[in-house]
Amino acid sequence: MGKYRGRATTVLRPKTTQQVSDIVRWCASRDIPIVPQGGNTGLVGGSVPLHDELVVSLANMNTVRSFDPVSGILVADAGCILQSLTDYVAPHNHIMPIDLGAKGSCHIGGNVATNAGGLRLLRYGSLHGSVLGLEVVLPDGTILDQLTSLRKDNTGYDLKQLFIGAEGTLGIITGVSILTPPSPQASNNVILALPHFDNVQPLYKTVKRQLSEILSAFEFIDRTAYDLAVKHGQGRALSDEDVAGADCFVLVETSGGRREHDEEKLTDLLSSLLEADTPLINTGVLSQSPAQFSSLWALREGVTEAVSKEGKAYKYDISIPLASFKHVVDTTREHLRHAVKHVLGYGHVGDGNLHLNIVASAYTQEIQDALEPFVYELVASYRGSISAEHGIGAMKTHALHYSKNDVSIEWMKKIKALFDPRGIMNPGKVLE
Ligand SMILES: O=C(O)CC[C@@H](O)C(=O)O
Ligand SMILES: [Zn+2]
Repeated sequence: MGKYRGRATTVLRPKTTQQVSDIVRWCASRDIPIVPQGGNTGLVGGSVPLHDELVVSLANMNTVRSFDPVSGILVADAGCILQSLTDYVAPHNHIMPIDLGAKGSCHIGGNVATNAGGLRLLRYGSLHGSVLGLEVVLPDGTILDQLTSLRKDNTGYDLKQLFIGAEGTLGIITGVSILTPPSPQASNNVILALPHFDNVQPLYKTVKRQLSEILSAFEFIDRTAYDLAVKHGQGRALSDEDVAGADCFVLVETSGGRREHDEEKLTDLLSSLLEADTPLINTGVLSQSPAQFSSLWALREGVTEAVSKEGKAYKYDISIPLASFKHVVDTTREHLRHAVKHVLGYGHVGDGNLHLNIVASAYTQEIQDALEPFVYELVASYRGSISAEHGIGAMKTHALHYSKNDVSIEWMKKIKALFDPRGIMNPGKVLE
């Protein structure tokens, strides 16, 4: 995003946990601050040095340590790229419980450190559930070995949970034990064009009722996001005629056990939606081939890149009630009418997570001041979250209080001080 630039002169790329430990111990004895770095695909500046920190990249720790095809438990070095792990477990008929647009370069350690959400959360839940064990180098260099593969372990405080989403502020994750679900036998998807946003909520209810356990994703893109994804992407999903009159789109994915059964369910869903007295959708296109399945996903996953080609993006990643998505996008748009190029909304409707992006030709203080605290106050009015899945990084430390009360922040600070009394681990991230 080009928002942060530090003055770091050195990047170290250790190959073993022991080397990470030696580096951290050496830094701790000299009060040298460290930025742990994964695939560098974060959107809040969490892996970027702000000053002259030492960057410790996990890129050379990229070996799968073990995989048990019966339990589906994978143990991998933190620097393994998510896509390579997906490819590794695929021949065993397993998939990773997490999927996101950045899969080709993000690291599993970074995914865990940021508690990344992504496209499969609706089906498989968050990493707080899928991660069974972690190996972490603590800020004094001690190796905390919690790399167990137990489904059940009720032996007091579950320390590993503290590192999931800590964004490298409590230590460096070096190994991950994760539960991989069996691959669905069949996956299908359909894109639906809706005349009004108001229809998204009843549509979600209908889709959940009709598809029940085979529903695996319910993703939303508004008209602006769709147009940008088509403009910068590989082709269009719908004809111009289908798109005319559409206010927004929903991508529904099913992952079930029997192809014909799932296809029949999707076809029935589509017909019942189109034949209703007051249809919730204008039209829908069911993917007919693996290539079309991928291109529908590419459209949704391509929004972020399309946005970056349009200009500089001010990004908000918020959790709010689904019913308020439209209001938040519209009020922000009205609030900024003359100052920016685009205001768009997209995201993981099924998880109540809206990505609100404001695109302008440059980052300016004027736009920043118009957006903040405006957006955060709006989010707080719903008791929402100012970061649903991207984390706090360097970008949102000043806004943490909109989602966390004083007592919570005080305890977060105490935890940070306990693990990292010298403040050398990813300073300036998460907490100010
Ligand atoms: O760029 C964004 O704001 C969202 C990125 C990602 O979380 C997505 O869902 O596409
Ligand atoms: Zn997202």
